[in-house]
Amino acid sequence: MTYEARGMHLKLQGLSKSFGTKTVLQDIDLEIQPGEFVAIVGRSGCGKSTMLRLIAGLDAPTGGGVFLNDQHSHHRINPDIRMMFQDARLLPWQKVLANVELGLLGANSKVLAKQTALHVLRSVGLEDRAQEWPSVLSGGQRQRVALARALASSPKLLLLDEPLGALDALTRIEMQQLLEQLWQDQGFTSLLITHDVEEAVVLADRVLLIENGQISLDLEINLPRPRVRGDVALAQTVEKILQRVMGQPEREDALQQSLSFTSTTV
Ligand SMILES: Nc1ncnc2c1ncn2[C@@H]1O[C@H](COP(=O)(O)OP(=O)(O)OP(=O)(O)O)[C@@H](O)[C@H]1O
Repeated sequence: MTYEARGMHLKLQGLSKSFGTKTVLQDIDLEIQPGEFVAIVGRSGCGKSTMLRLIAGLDAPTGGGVFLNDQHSHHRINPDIRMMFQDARLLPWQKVLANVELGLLGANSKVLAKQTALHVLRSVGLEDRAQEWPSVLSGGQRQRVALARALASSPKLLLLDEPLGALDALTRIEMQQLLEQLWQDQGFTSLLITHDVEEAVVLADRVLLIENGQISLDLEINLPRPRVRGDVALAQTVEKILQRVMGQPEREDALQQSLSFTSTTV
């Protein structure tokens, strides 16, 4: 099969990872289509970051493999994959523009790299901050710069390890909207780890739950976009996933019961 789409096709086949005698991921099979947005939820320590690190080639599995556009990754770093973390990880001694240009290391033309970095900074609404130091930016602005750096090279797969976790609620919603818009414009495949089940349901085409080293739930989210918080169907979906995470049986009167959860975060 050939993949013309902007997004990367991802397949995990029998993927396992143990640290010593501790098995974190066991025999995971998963297929993600080019351009899909998939969210991963699960309790702390269930293996979400481990899974992302294996996909990124930052760590080697103890069993099985990762296939990117049908090619075995052989645990190598792939330039078409970019990753974002909870902290922006900007270089404090480089200005904003130079930080974004880091995402283009190896570009043939410095002039073109600068133009591209400015363009992508514009797409995250920070073109006017290009010549400032990261230290004068807010946490949300720093994450925008990190997003710009990640997207500067037009990746085919974006791995997001709880990138919005440290932001205040309003900034978080703005970043979710920005992420969704850039994903729709650029068509990359997205894999997002989040502890916020509502965030997962608002953004993703599919939500995966990891439990006991395996994918215990793979739920397609068939809600029209843009999704509205407070929408009944959305709240019911959030509730359904929360109950699974909490290990409770699903209830018919899901919406009423959702009031019993004061937070959508696990
Ligand atoms: N390099 C390592 N050496 C030993 N154990 C590790 C290593 N990396 C991760 N682990 C263990 O693997 C398990 C899964 O860790 P991982 O970071 O993938 O969980 P997580 O689901 O991302 O957690 P959180 O939501 O808290 O970030 C944990 O028990 C962790 O201690």
